Amino acid sequence: MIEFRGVRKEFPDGTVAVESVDLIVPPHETTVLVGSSGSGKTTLLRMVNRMVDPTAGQVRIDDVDVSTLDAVTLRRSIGYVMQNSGLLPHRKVVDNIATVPVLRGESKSAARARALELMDTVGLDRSLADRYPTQLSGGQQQRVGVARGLAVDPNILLMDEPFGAVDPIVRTELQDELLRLQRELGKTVIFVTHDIDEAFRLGDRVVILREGGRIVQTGTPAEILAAPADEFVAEFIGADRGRRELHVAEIDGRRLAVDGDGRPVGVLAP
Ligand SMILES: Nc1ncnc2c1ncn2[C@@H]1O[C@H](COP(=O)(O)OP(=O)(O)OP(=O)(O)O)[C@@H](O)[C@H]1O
Repeated sequence: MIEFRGVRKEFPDGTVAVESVDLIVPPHETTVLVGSSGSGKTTLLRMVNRMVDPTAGQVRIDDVDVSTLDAVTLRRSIGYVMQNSGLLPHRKVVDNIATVPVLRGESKSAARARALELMDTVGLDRSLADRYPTQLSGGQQQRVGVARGLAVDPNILLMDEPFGAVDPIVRTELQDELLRLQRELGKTVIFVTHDIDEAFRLGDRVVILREGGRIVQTGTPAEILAAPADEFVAEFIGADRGRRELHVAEIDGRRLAVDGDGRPVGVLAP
């Protein structure tokens, strides 16, 4: 379990990215932090592995205050996947995946063998192992990023808009892959996005943030959809525009579900 207790972050230039956050992130689930740009999502995420230290309050992992842990050791024990994959351009795919295990003292051959297994895990063909990141598609690069995040077999995986830079079809594929992986691995995942549809698709729990890291609602997607906490949430999730309201339309004897704009979203089972 990860716990944010009265966490605040004020940067040296006076910007208050996070005013005061209390949040419990349950283990073995995906918790999605969603909010518009500048709502403090990345700052909160980076406090877990001490890439950012809070100005006040505590982040606790399994009841240990992370500020009492060595920052480098902590960082290398937690998976981190970022937008644009963050791969090292001059290293082959297999070596990118093996980077942190080697830094932690694993032999190069063992780390490479495990990296190849991880390529299978994230759905990458092993024939890509000796390529350089620029020789891969955007979606493949993101898969390498996920494999690298999993390379130290972390209990915690932090994902910062990992699928933000790929086209919608690849994005859906990567989301499907993450859902499959998570069913198998059951990591404690914190996933940051500004896309509410992605949040509802991936999150066991969704945390909706406003500026200053203000939490406006936490719940399962169903709870949030059924009862948006306020007008901001209703607008954010599209409930106010009727986007989330589905109606039944009958066409050629089939019953279709259509959204607020009249667009078909599915067929009702007979
Ligand atoms: N190093 C820094 N120094 C000063 N201000 C910062 C720093 N890092 C972030 N901020 C500010 O803190 C606020 C929160 O930033 P953060 O990156 O956490 O938001 P975010 O919700 O992840 O946004 P985005 O979706 O755009 O990445 C913003 O106003 C940002 O400009």
